[in-house]
This record gives sequence, structure tokens and C-alpha cells, in this order.
Amino acid sequence: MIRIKNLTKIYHSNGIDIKALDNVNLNIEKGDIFGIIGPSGAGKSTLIRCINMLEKPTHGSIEIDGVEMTKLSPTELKEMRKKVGIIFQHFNLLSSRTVKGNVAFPLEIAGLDKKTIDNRVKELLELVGLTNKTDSYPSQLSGGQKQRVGIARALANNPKVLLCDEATSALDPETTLSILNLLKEINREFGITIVVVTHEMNVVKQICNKVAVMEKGQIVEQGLLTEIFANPKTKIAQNFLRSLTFSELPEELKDKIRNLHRGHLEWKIVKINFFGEVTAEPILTSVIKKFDVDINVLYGNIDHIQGIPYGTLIVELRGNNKIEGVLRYLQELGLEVEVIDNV
Ligand SMILES: Nc1ncnc2c1ncn2[C@@H]1O[C@H](COP(=O)(O)OP(=O)(O)OP(=O)(O)O)[C@@H](O)[C@H]1O
Repeated sequence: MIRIKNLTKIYHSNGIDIKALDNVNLNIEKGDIFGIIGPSGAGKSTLIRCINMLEKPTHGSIEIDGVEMTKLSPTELKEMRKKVGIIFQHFNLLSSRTVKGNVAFPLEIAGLDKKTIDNRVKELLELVGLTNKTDSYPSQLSGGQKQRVGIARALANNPKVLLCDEATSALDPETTLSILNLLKEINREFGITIVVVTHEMNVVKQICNKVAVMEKGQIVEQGLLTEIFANPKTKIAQNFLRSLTFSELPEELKDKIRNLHRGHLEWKIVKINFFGEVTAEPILTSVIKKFDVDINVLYGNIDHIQGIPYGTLIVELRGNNKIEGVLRYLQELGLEVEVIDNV
């Protein structure tokens, strides 16, 4: 559906060259919800804006549905852009137009007659759940409602691809979830391919089937979300996954740890992060059997991404001269292990 080959984008700013994209190669298949993640400045927005030629690549090729985007005339590009909708972090609505007027805008530009436009706008507002806001202005809407208008507008010309540039970054978690559910529904119902640029792993976790990780203008890792999740190869992907577990201990847990009765045995508080097929329970059982230590589970949190478990366990290990061996064993099993010294 989208084939990107050797894509490079260099910005020229105040006499210096900034290589925002450095030889990017990417294949996005029809029906994918494809996540592009990476830290600030990695080149995510530049990449998504190159896909619909809002940014002109310095070199390389972008093919959508068999059409080479970089070679189109202005008229051909205008026609092709109807196939590629885009939504933005700050919605980019026209403040002087009502909800209806915003959604109608691309249809007016396409030169459709008033009756067709009215019918299509009605259909779109029903789809995004905004029929009761038809005549409201953007300033009268919540962030989530504004993004729903953005989505209706982006879908107006029946695109094959929907690009989402940090589309939920300005929204609270609950509203984010409702927008992500709407995107999922659109993907399922109309088979629209969706490309999602985000710096939040949580967004990717909710909706994407595939993901590419970007760093310094390059794609450093890509594949099925489940594969990357089960076996992240780069440091940056590992860090993104870590953002799904918690880094700061809850106060109640700190109190609990401070008040533990220790006795005379050697002890350590250990945080274990696990992703993928390695699940916690059999591991703890085998540690107890193998090392003859006591394990006191202080905290546990397990969630799933598309059926794959991940989570955090905080345990107290007790047992003289055994603990270092346990830590090594857990690491060998591929678990991320951290000794918590100070709480
Ligand atoms: N119009 C521009 N002119 C000059 N440099 C730019 C321009 N747009 C982006 N850049 C630079 O290109 C690099 C990539 O920027 P880009 O916005 O694509 O990254 P990003 O991953 O989307 O970051 P963020 O998550 O902060 O939006 C950065 O170094 C940025 O400063």
C-alpha cells in the first residue's frame, strides 16, 4: 500500500543542513495500523508529512497504491491527496466555520454539489458521533470533539490511507482511548490503512499491529508489534517498552518495604520487569526450588498486549549467600532485574 524507499529529507535552516530523514525504508500493507514511534526530533512528523508530500523529500521514493508521489504534477498531487487523509495534534480546524462547515470544506474544494455535500457531512458526523454538534463552532468543543471533527474532515473524500500525527497527544487518557477506539473502528469497517505517529508507547499498544522505531532520522527497528514486544532488539525499543511499566514506586509500597521485619538473613528488594513469553509465576516457583530462598511478593502488575503478557513484580528475596545467584539466573532468563536499594 505504502512503499518508502531510500527516503532522505534535509532541511536548510540558517545556513545549516539538518538531516531529518536518513535513508528510510518502510513497507506499510493495506489494512495495517502502523505505529511510528521515537523520541522528540527523531523525524516522525517529517516522515508522515512526506507521505502526503506536505514536505517535499530531498531524495528517495514514496509509492502509495502504486502511484509514485514524488513525481506528480500539482494537479495530480491534489487528486492523489484525496486518497490520503491526515489529522493533527492541534486539530487545525477553521475557527470561523461550524463543525458542519469544517467537514464540508474538502468536499467543497472537490467541487461536489450542495446536496451531495450535505448528505456526506451528515453521514460523517454520525460516524464520529457528533450529530448534536453540527452547528457548533470549534471554540465550543472539547479536545476530543475537535479531533472527531478532524477525523470526519479527513475521511470526507473516502481516503485509502489516514495519517495521524500525534493525534491524541493533546488529549487526556480517557479521551485518547475513545479516539483510538474510533480509529480502530474506521480501520475495521472501511479497511482504511492507518499510520500513527506518536511518542507514546501506550497509543501503539492500544491499536497498532505493526511498529517502526525511529531514532535520529533512521528506522532502527520494525516489525509486528507482538514480535518487537516479545523481543526488542534496540535500546530505544526497550526504553519504550519500559515506559509501560512504572518507574516510581507507589508511596504505600515504600512504607511497606521500610516496615518489613528483616531478621538475620541476607535480603534484597528486587524489581522484575517481564515482557513476552516469560511469565512470572513458574519463574518464582523454579527460583524457590533451585536456590532454596524465600520470596515475598510485595507488588505485582500484569497486563497483556495482543495476548502477550508484560508487567512488573516487586519481591523481597531472603536467603544467605544465594541472592546473587538468583539475580544472575533471572537475568539469564531474559528478565529485566533491578535491585532497589533506597526507597
Ligand atoms: N521546518 C523545519 N526546518 C528545519 N528543521 C526542521 C523542520 N522541521 C523539523 N526540523 C528538524 O528535523 C528533525 C526532525 O524533526 P521532526 O519534527 O520530524 O521530529 P519528531 O520525531 O516528529 O519530533 P517531535 O516528537 O518532537 O514532534 C529535528 O531535528 C527538527 O528540529
